[in-house]
Order: sequence, then structure tokens, then C-alpha cells
Amino acid sequence: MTVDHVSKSFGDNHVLRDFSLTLGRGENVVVLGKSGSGKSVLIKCIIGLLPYDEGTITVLGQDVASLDHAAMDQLRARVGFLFQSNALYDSMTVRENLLFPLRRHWLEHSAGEEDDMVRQALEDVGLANTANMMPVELSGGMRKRIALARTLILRPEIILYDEPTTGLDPITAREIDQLIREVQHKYNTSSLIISHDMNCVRLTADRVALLVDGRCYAEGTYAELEQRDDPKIHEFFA
Ligand SMILES: Nc1ncnc2c1ncn2[C@@H]1O[C@H](COP(=O)(O)OP(=O)(O)OP(=O)(O)O)[C@@H](O)[C@H]1O
Repeated sequence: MTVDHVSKSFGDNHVLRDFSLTLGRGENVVVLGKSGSGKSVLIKCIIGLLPYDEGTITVLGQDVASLDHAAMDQLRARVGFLFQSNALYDSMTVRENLLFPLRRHWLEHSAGEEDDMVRQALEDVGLANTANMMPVELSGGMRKRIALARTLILRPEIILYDEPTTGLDPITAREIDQLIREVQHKYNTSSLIISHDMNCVRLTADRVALLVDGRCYAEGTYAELEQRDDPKIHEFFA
């Protein structure tokens, strides 16, 4: 995936200014930026929920701005998105929640295949035997895992994580970080992760991109950026 010189403004509010970023196959990149710096806007541009003003975003070889509704829908089936809110349907069982993306993308499978897919996705997130539970019966960490399982059921090539550890206690947050790594290694997925949580950044990032004033201000491994003297970089690591 490449974000190439992308700009996005809302009136006089220039949120992204000539922002560029690449995400290689099997790589985890964390976008780190202050509140209001444009991280959510970036993700929305990537998945075609917001039009951008300039530049090019290419996802799995396709120019996002050129896709019609149907083509964008097909692309979204290959790109998993983990919402900060998890967005589980409270009136559906875990199994029904997991099967929802298949139904939404009109992907037909036999009942036996669906059982296998649900079982595998739940095993991947360490929550076998929860298929018949309701979301209300799950803890915050479990809900996050189920939301990830629902993303995994379509075997996405790219996963976009929006603040995956926000609202979780530190121990549960580290478990989610570990799970993000496990998924990356097991399925060779590429992930773009938005986070404020420096432990999450340290544990999940192969590379960190710093979003400052709408631009990719600096890029590097956590260790590289942590050692830089630049005050704009340092304040994130202080
Ligand atoms: N649909 C919109 N219309 C107008 N302005 C918007 C819209 N969406 C976002 N913005 C503005 O874009 C800027 C960046 O917002 P964004 O939500 O991307 O920040 P963020 O980095 O994700 O922040 P946080 O970490 O607090 O979630 C903000 O100034 C916000 O007001």
C-alpha cells in the first residue's frame, strides 16, 4: 500500500499536507500523531470513506480514487478494519457477528465451511468456545478479540487498526499487542496501526511514521526514533 503526496483539507483546516507513507507486505507500520493530527482522516481516505484533494493512494495495486462503489466494496473485503469501538452487533451471537462480513460481501459457504471458518477465527484470537455467547457477556479485551476475529474471517491482506488498545487495562492491552504480532506472523498480513499508546507502538511496530502538521515528519523503528534529538520527535517518547 502507498500513500503518495496526499493532501486533504476541510476548508482552511489543512489536515494532511503532502503526506506519504508505504506499507510493505507483512509489515506493521504505526502512525503516531497527537490528537487531532489527522490519523483517522488518513485511515478514512485509505478505505475510501473520505475523498482526498491531491495525491494518490494505492491499496493492493488499486488506485482508491478511481474505484467505483462496487470495486471499492470488493477491495474492502480484502482490507480488514478494526474500529476503536469494535462495532459488534449486540443483538447477534459471536458466531453471527463473525459471519456478518461474509454475508455483507455475498460470500457463499456451506454451513460446514462456515463452522470451520468461525472455529479457526476464534482459535486465532484465543477464544474458542465463545461462538454462542452474546457480546454483552464479553469483557472489553474479549470484545476486541472478537472484533479482530471478525476481521480475520475474510483473511485480509491488510488490516487497519484504529487505536487497538484504547480503553483496555495495561495487561489486556499487552495481550492485544501480542495478538497483533501473532496475526501478522501467522498470515503475513500488513498492518497500519494508529495508536497513542507508546507500549503498543513499541511492541507492534516494525516501523513508526510520525504525523506532524499533516506531514510524515519522521520515520524509523521505535528504537531509532526514540534516540533522535529532535524535540518534535522526542516529545512522543518522553
Ligand atoms: N468530516 C470532517 N469534516 C470536517 N473536519 C473534519 C472531519 N473529519 C475530521 N476533521 C478534522 O480533521 C482534523 C483531524 O481529525 P482526526 O479525527 O483525523 O484526528 P486524529 O488524529 O484521528 O485524532 P484522535 O487521536 O483524537 O482521534 C481535526 O481538526 C478534525 O476536526
